[in-house]
Amino acid sequence: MSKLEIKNLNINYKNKVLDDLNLELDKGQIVGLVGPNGTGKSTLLRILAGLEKTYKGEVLIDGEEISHKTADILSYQPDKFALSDRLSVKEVVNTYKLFFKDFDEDKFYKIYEEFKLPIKSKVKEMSKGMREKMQIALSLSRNAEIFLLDEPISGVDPSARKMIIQTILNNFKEDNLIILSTHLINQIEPLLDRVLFLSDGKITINKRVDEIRSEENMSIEDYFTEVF
Ligand SMILES: Nc1ncnc2c1ncn2[C@@H]1O[C@H](COP(=O)(O)OP(=O)(O)OP(=O)(O)O)[C@@H](O)[C@H]1O
Repeated sequence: MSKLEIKNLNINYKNKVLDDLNLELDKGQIVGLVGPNGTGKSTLLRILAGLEKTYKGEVLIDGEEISHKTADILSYQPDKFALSDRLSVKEVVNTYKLFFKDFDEDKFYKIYEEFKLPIKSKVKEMSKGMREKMQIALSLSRNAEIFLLDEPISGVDPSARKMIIQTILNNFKEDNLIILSTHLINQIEPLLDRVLFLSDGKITINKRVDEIRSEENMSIEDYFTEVF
C-alpha cells in the first residue's frame, strides 16, 4: 500500500481545477510539486490537509480517506502564516502545543536558534523571510509522517535558502513523505528525490530526479523549460 493514493480527483471552482488527477507516492521521499501559476498546487495540498472537502474522487493516506485521523499525522504549512501576526513567538508556540499533540517545543527552539531568529519578537515585526524560517521551524517540529509545505522558500535570501534545505534534510526521517510546492525548482533541486509537474488538472510528469538527470542529462529546471 502506498502512503498516498489519489484516484480520479476532481475539483471545480469557477473552472475545473483538478481533472481526474491520479497519483501514488511511497514514503521515504522528498517530492517537489511544480507547475504554472493557478494550476492547483495549493488546492491539491489543501485537499490532502483536509481543508478542502468539495472534491470528488478517492484520496487515501495509509489506505484511509481524508479525516481528522489522517490530519493527525500530517504537518501542513500554508503559503501564508495562518495565525494572527499580533502573536509573539511564545504565543505561537503555545498555540501549536495546544493544537498539535506531536509538537516538540525543544526541537522548535533548537531550529529557531539555528536560524538566528529573535526570540522576543512578535510575528508582525518579522520580515517575510524571517516568517518563512519560523514557519519551517514550526512545521518540522511536529512528529508527523507527512509534511506538506506550500512555497516554503519564496521570501528567503540564498544563504537562508541553503540553511532551510539543510534543516529539512537533517530532520527528514526514512518513513516520512515530504511534498513541497515551489517555483524555485533550481534552488530546491538538491533537496528533491522526485518531481511532479501539475498542468491541465493532472500530474503530467512524475519522475525521480536522478532519472531526469541521467536520461536527459540536464537540470530539472532546464528539463521543464524544454518540455513546456
Ligand atoms: N477557495 C477558492 N475559491 C475559488 N477559486 C479558487 C479557490 N482556491 C483556488 N481557486 C482557484 O483555483 C485555481 C488554482 O489555484 P491554486 O492556488 O491551487 O493554484 P497554484 O498552482 O497553487 O497557484 P500559484 O502557483 O499561483 O500559487 C486558480 O484559478 C484559483 O483562482
